[in-house]
Amino acid sequence: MNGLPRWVVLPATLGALLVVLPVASLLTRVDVGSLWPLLTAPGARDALWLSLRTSVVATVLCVALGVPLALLLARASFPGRRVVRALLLLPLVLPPVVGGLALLTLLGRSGLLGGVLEVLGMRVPFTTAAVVVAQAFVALPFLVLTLDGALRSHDTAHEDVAATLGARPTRILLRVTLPALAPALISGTVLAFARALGEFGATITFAGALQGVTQTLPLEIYLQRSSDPDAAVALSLVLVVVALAIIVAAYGPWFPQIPEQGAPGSAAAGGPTPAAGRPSSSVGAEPEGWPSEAAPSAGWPGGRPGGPPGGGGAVGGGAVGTTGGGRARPPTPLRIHVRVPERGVDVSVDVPAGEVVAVLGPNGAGKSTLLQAVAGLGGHRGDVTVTIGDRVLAGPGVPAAPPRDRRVGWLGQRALLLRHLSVADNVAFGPVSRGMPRAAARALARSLLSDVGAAHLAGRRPHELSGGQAQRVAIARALATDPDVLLVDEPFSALDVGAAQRARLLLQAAHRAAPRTTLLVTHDLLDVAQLADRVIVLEEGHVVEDGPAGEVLTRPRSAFGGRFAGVNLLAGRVTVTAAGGGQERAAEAAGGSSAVLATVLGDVHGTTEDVLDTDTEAVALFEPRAVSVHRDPPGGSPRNAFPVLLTGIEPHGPLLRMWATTGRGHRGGHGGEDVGAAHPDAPAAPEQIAADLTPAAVAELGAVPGEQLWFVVKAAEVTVLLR
Ligand SMILES: Nc1ncnc2c1ncn2[C@@H]1O[C@H](COP(=O)(O)OP(=O)(O)OP(=O)(O)O)[C@@H](O)[C@H]1O
Repeated sequence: MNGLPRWVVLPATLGALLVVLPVASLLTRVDVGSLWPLLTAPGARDALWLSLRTSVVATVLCVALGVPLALLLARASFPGRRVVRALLLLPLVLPPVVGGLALLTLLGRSGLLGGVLEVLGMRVPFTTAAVVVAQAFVALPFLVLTLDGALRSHDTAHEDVAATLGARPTRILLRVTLPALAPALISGTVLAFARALGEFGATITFAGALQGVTQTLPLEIYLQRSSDPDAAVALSLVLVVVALAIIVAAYGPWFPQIPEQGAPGSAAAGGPTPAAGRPSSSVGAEPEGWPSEAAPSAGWPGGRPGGPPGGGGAVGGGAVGTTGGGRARPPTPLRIHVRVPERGVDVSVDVPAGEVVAVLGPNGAGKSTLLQAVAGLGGHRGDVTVTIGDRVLAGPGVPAAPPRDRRVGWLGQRALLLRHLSVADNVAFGPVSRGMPRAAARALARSLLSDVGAAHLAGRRPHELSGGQAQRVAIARALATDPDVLLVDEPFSALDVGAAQRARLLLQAAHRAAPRTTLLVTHDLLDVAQLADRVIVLEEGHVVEDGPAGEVLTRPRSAFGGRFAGVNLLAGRVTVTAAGGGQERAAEAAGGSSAVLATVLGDVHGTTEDVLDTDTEAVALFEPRAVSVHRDPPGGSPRNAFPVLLTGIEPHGPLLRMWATTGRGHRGGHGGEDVGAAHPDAPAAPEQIAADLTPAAVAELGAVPGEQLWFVVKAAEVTVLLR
């Protein structure tokens, strides 16, 4: 019973019987012997044929008008949209006879439109056309509401990628949106047909019951009911059979079922974004291993030993040399200014041609907003200036170019392959959208797939791929249009470690073969170390750090940069320098001078090679392994002894990492003086610092989170840098 109370069985059974029993009893009344003559009687034949014809035409009308209506309701924003959506429910809740009357008042001889039509020699009521109009009137909401619901629960990520690949809106609608919604479209169409077939009240009111003209099967059954009940039952049986056939067609096992979740290709198909930290085996496993031809270092044209530096060598029929991984065009610089007040984002970045800039920052810092602004996606309002090379794509007085005209490539966390296309057709989608003949696009796709080690997957559907394979295909697809700028948003975060590293090396090889200006949003140190030339750190919508990747990883100057690089970073103001104060022991400074920084932990003593003036902003950096931890205030006069509150202990390689915060209010030290009292100018936010200890040392200390401890670090281990 799956935890359900037993009593639910009784009402559930009664409910099912309420529907099934009347239909079953109808079947018991059918006289099989007289069935055939009754069904083939001229009146019955005409009615059945008329019902089928009018229902098909009404359904076509519903699809032709209902699909655009559902698209507008779900995707466009216009005044009164909710009212229109609510009004569309009317035919569902009104008695059909009222619907028929409403149609008469509009299209009848003296109706609002009927009078005009009469003058033009057209009469609708009591014609076969009236049957179609009545059927469409009651059936349209079924299709619109089914499709509208599906559209609203379907995100637009696939459409966005298709736009960056160069597809125009109509192509996106026909090749991306509608195929993705095929199940809902088929369901809605079948429901609309079923409703049209069973329509009675509006038809008899608006179209009457003229045999062969407007007398559909439901009307025929109704009229026969008093004169020939057996015939009415036999005809009802026909409707029951047709209705059952429709239900089976709509919900039978052959109804298109495209795997969304759980299947290895859920990431490939663009299913829900996998949560961080999910078991690595679920996505990205490479079932058949990394094929030998796919080794990234050898797989990319320019990555091959002796390959041309620009990757101009033709591969796989020569197509790559001009459009794919080996670019014919030189890389282009990118300039961005994005100010979106509603998101608190104000960022300016200049990226020289061919540079890979890693964009780091905590959640909500504005990284995705920056990428969306470059791609022309996101629909946010604000001041956005984007220049790629000498092309101004958006700016003051310049209308924003649509994504398809920007020549940017998008590679996201989800591969977002189009589920109904083969892998090869997915890669060919962009070139075809940009006008390349289909055969040439297929050749290019094959060549690029071979470059990413996925040639053997060309004929598969996305749901037949692992996450890692799908991401390799997505890389090939993103490069197939030879974008000027590549926008990469956490591309490997949904993959297991091995698949992520293979995909990363692939991107690296592609970049080496043909440098391409790239913005790379990531939370992964490996991405920065292996791919990035430069790092910018965003915090609260602003650039707080910008420097060469190596510099940011070793000498970060922002709180996030410090956490990312795995070093302790305390920000503050310089209070004393060896040159300025003269009180510091310069001997501590191996090769540099000493400095004192007022921070949230109190005064921090360190060494510096920068020229620091008193009261300038600076940061103090020290490695977690340079920190020793004590239960009691250390003896002697260590320069940096911080009273802290232990917040957590976690494994860190062979060591254990102890996390602590400032532990404000902790009074201790010798004689009870307020050791480590924060400087008034120090930032107010509590800062996390870490100490790496051996498991034995942690066990000996016996500390648990919530306890107050002392973190001690020698001044010689602390580097002070200008901010
Ligand atoms: N569609 C939206 N409508 C309104 N505000 C949004 C929307 N998307 C994001 N924001 C807000 O804009 C700010 C920047 O968000 P953005 O998604 O760019 O951050 P992010 O750095 O990419 O974060 P994450 O690492 O979590 O993806 C955040 O404050 C966020 O709440």
